Amino acid sequence: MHGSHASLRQMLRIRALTKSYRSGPDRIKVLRGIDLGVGAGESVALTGESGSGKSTLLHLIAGLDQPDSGEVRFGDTVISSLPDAGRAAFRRDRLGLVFQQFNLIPSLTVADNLAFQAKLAGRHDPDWLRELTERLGLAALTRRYPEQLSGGQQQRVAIGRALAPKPLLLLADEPTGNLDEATADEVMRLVRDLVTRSGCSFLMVTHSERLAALLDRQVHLRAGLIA
Ligand SMILES: Nc1ncnc2c1ncn2[C@@H]1O[C@H](COP(=O)(O)OP(=O)(O)OP(=O)(O)O)[C@@H](O)[C@H]1O
Repeated sequence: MHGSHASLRQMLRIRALTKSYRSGPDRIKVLRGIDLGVGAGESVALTGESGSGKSTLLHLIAGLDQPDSGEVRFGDTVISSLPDAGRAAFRRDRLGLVFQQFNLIPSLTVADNLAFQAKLAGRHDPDWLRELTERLGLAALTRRYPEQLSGGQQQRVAIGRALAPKPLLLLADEPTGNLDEATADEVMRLVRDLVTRSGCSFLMVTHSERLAALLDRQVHLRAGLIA
């Protein structure tokens, strides 16, 4: 390994991505031509002021929405030009998503929430799930339901669920935004270690310079471009 980012295989490649939203008679151009690559196994923090388009970019990468122009490519798959069903299938099978709201399934136990995504993706690996459960400190809580967990515990379940299928890329939008500073730091370190362990790439939106500094690289969104 040479260590430089240029030498990493580009797992995600974004080219000339634009997106605008209608606002009454006007259109607001949120993304004006984003170019960004993320290497295999690389972890990147995406920062930028409120309203700069971080969530918009994350949604386009996850295929939750489509750009006006430009492309989002994972290897040979151009997710931005797939139809809705194709984007949903790619997201389900190859991406891990963690949002500020934990989005756990209230009627399922911790164990079933953890396994849910991997089973849907046809990528359930009991050994990896056991390791995740232990490393996330959830082994004693597997029979509980989400409402019987603290915020930090719920967030750890959401992270485990997203990593259980061994995604190509873990995408996180302010994953620790609802947690106090000490808990946020602890959860972030755990995520970083688990991402390293699973070998996936990691892209995280955050407002926190402190958390951003924990990742390999920081990119900043300003005026619709990566500064
Ligand atoms: N569905 C939508 N329709 C219209 N405008 C939208 C829509 N989604 C986002 N916007 C606008 O696009 C801009 C970028 O929003 P986005 O949520 O991507 O920013 P952000 O950087 O993630 O902000 P924050 O840090 O506050 O979460 C904002 O001006 C927002 O009002």
